[in-house]
Amino acid sequence: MSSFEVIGGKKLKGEIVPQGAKNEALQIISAVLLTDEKVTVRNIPDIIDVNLLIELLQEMNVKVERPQRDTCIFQADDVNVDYLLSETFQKKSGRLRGSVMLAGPMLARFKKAFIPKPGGDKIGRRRLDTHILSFQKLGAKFDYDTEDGFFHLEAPKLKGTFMLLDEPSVTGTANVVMAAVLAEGTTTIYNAACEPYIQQLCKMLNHMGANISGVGSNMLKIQGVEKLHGTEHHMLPDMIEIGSFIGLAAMTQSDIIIKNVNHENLGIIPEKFQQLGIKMNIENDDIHVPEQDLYEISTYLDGGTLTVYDHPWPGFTPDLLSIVLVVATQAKGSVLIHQKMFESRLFFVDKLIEMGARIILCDPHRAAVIGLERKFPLRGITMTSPDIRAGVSLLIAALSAEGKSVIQNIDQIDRGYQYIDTRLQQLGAEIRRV
Ligand SMILES: CC(=O)N[C@H]1[C@@H](OP(=O)(O)OP(=O)(O)OC[C@H]2O[C@@H](n3ccc(=O)[nH]c3=O)[C@H](O)[C@@H]2O)O[C@H](CO)[C@@H](O)[C@@H]1O
Ligand SMILES: C=C(OP(=O)(O)O)C(=O)O
Repeated sequence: MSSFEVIGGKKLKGEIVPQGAKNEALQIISAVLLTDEKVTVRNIPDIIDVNLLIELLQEMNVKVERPQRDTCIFQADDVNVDYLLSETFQKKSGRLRGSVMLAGPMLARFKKAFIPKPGGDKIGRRRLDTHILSFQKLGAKFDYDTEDGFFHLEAPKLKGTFMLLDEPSVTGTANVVMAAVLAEGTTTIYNAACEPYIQQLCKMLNHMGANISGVGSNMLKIQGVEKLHGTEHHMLPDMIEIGSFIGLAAMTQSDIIIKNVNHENLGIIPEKFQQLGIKMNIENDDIHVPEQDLYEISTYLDGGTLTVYDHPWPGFTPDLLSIVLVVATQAKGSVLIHQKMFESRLFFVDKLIEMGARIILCDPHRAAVIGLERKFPLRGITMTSPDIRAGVSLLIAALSAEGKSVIQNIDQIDRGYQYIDTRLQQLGAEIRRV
């Protein structure tokens, strides 16, 4: 498995264009199964997880043309449903979380679906209850086979109903929406996830002939239709990549312009980085992070220590907490990072501590960071990337550190960041894939 070799301590300069959004792509590409007509998807990121999902569709007999690297034309007019029971599907889909979202469209269009234990980051328990129980409310029957580890779902007919989700699961909401668009009657989903990627999915489905209202809120109303048709869809820039680049710029004292960020869909993300004291200018639709000697973490109005915690949209995404944490290590001031959703996502801090950061891991969910105020640089070390976002956080730490670092297991980073080494080289970074 490849590694990144990084010589840190260099200031970077230049422009960087964010890739299309990974987590939007996984929803949108699953949705192409809902019609037998052609669906053109643009701004697709060239990353392991998305390419694997496209490969799964191809193996299900979906026709895929790729006229450009970031554009695919899908046509699901001859789907092999039984492929989903094969060992290859079980193995491959176990490598990414997004494969779980094939179930909603399969149930809606082909009346059955099989969900093997999905993959994705090993960042804590990742239950599927919201998905399965919501399908059940629409009339699907399920069976969990302890031998093959598959959920087997069947629904001769899906019927709309009211449902209150037990949590606003992102992939869970996407899955139920995709099942409900072809169900009979009206489905109301309350406590739905409402982040921009779900909004994008709903907009695309409406363009295909679906009837979804309440888009952007936590109450979606879906009037089922008989058939969906083809469409064209353009994906948003990846907000997690944008947040990662803001953090990278601040930590390495660089001057970076992040192009075409689609600011109106970033929610609270820029503000959270500003609370760390990071200056940024919004210029047209770009974010310019200027070189800054020191950034100072703000306190609450009463002088209390800042806490940065995750919360479903429009709260702060859990996927950027590792980045906030690493950036705080060189700030002036202190911050408590509280990762509420996942219980195994903060363990990577032991590597940062080894590099010289001052962090107290209070428990699996909370870490207190005491900023070094740039009095001491981090030291380069050899480390392994445990998950996608921790991996990029370690990469940012390595780029700011004195000396050489080696980051192993970089497949974790390649799962979600397109050509990250060459794009960073263009900003002046010393990074090599070995
Ligand atoms: C492919 C994809 O799109 N993956 C994203 C998706 O995963 P995914 O859809 O798997 O995540 P879910 O939204 O289902 O929930 C993530 C975890 O948070 C817990 N939870 C969720 C909501 C809540 O209010 N309280 C709570 O504790 C859940 O129990 C679960 O353990 O959403 C996550 C949460 O934004 C992101 O980290 C993932 O990058
Ligand atoms: C947790 C993430 O991805 P996945 O859900 O695909 O594991 C992520 O994108 O940060």
